[in-house]
Amino acid sequence: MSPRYVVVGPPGAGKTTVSELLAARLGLPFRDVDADIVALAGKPVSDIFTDDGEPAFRAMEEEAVAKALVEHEGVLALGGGAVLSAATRERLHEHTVVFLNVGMAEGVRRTGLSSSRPLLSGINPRATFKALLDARLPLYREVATIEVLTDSLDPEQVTDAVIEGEQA
Ligand SMILES: Nc1ncnc2c1ncn2[C@@H]1O[C@H](COP(=O)(O)OP(=O)(O)OP(=O)(O)O)[C@@H](O)[C@H]1O
Ligand SMILES: O=C(O)C1=C[C@@H](O)[C@@H](O)[C@H](O)C1
Ligand SMILES: [Mg+2]
Repeated sequence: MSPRYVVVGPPGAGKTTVSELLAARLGLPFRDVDADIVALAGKPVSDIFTDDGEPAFRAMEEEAVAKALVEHEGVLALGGGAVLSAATRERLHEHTVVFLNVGMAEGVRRTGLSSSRPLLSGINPRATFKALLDARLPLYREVATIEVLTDSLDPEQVTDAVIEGEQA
């Protein structure tokens, strides 16, 4: 048992949006590991960061990803920082992994001022987003089997590109 697609990428890349579309298009179930963690913790991600700290969130995330990878047969969206875990990257090597990429300007525009993304809620979201992209690009690419740059595509076009990308 294995997900048909695992979707990774930075905040605002469209992992949740595109994974739902991809799942609907293929008639498969959709699952989002951020939602699994929220259900397990009984509180929003932002509260987990505030109450328990990022390391506690990352530990929960590593476990939630491992569980979803063995349980889920549809489209699985991971949290933006899931690839920071070496154990998770190792687990992803056996899977079809879609990297939805987004540049800084568009990523900041899409994530806006939402306080639900604790890592981007500081005083300089542009600089934070840029640092996050620089640190994580090699990690997303290490695990990806398909990469789609989403900046100038709408979610339906990104979904098409994923399906075509795999056939290419
Ligand atoms: N290709 C796209 N073009 C324009 N807007 C998009 C696109 N993809 C997603 N969006 C919008 O950007 C916002 C963020 O999308 P989404 O929540 O799917 O990102 P995410 O990658 O799941 O982020 P996170 O890592 O925070 O969970 C949403 O408002 C969504 O409607
Ligand atoms: O990019 C990140 O590190 C995060 C992205 C979100 O999906 C959540 O998992 C959380 O806000 C952390
Ligand atoms: Mg999401």
